[in-house]
Amino acid sequence: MITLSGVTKVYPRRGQEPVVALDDINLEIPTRDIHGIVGESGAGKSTLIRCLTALERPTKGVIRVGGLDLASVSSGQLREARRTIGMVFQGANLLDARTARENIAIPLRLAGMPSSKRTKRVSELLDLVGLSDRGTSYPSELSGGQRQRVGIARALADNPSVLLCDEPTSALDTETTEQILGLLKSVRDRYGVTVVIITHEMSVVRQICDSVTLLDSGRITASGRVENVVADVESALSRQIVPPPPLAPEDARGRTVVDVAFTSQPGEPTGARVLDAARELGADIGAGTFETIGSTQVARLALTVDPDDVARVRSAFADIDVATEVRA
Ligand SMILES: Nc1ncnc2c1ncn2[C@@H]1O[C@H](COP(=O)(O)OP(=O)(O)OP(=O)(O)O)[C@@H](O)[C@H]1O
Repeated sequence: MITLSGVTKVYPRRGQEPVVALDDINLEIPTRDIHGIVGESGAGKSTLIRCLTALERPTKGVIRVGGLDLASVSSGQLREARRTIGMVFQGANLLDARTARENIAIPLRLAGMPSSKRTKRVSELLDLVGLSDRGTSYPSELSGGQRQRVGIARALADNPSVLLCDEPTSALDTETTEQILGLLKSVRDRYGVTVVIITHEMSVVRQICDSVTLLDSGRITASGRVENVVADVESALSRQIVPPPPLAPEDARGRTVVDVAFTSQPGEPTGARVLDAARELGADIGAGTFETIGSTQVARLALTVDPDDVARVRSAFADIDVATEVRA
């Protein structure tokens, strides 16, 4: 379990107002969760991750990782605590002059593991990330996805209980991103590590996160199980995770676009009921998005409606508890 209680981080600035990068953050991330931290640039995501690695000390508040209060431990305990936290960086951050094997061995070397044990452990890790045949390659000889696999192997070398990932897939294409996310998920399933991922990619949240926190100007504006967060279809975070479908202007010519959003559980007839209502009201379905997250199905439809009918359509959907909004 990772717990943050009242965590505030203020950066003083000479001659200027101080920056409040984190403002009274309270958050619990259960063991084995994959937790996404999202937010605009400057929201405080990197500051939060630096505080979790104890590279940065909060101005106020308590951070506990696995029961240990990072602010009050001795420097020896802090070194130990850091060994239980693996870091995965954007673009992997490998040493260019070292092979994949040598990069993965760095934390083991620092931990004083004898050479023969180290060789065995590095082979295990290369196998785990699917790179058994690339141990002697240098980073420049590896693809972006392979470099990130080496980065993940290095982060796992010392058997951490927490994996902190800072934009781990933002330098990768869609297919490679999926492979890396699949690897992180299998690492969590196999070793029970808690994974915290900072990301600006909502697809990462959709694909692998169990829970998510939205930061805005250093404050938490939404947080919870992804399934529950997306079910609140009118919230900003739900819209970011499952956005309304795009609609070409020519498909809406002369009509008003009304966005409709609803959730359903498997076997529920909500979708059919909404489609029937749209047909009866004379609304056309311009586009639709459907996502299943956990056991929640989220649907967003862009309906095109005669401008004179908008109020009637919205009121009819409100009667069956379906959220609508006129697209600007
Ligand atoms: N060392 C520092 N000194 C002064 N201000 C800082 C420092 N580090 C971060 N900040 C400020 O704190 C706020 C949060 O920054 P942070 O880097 O945590 O945001 P972020 O969400 O990670 O942004 P990005 O997505 O762009 O990396 C910003 O206003 C930033 O300018």
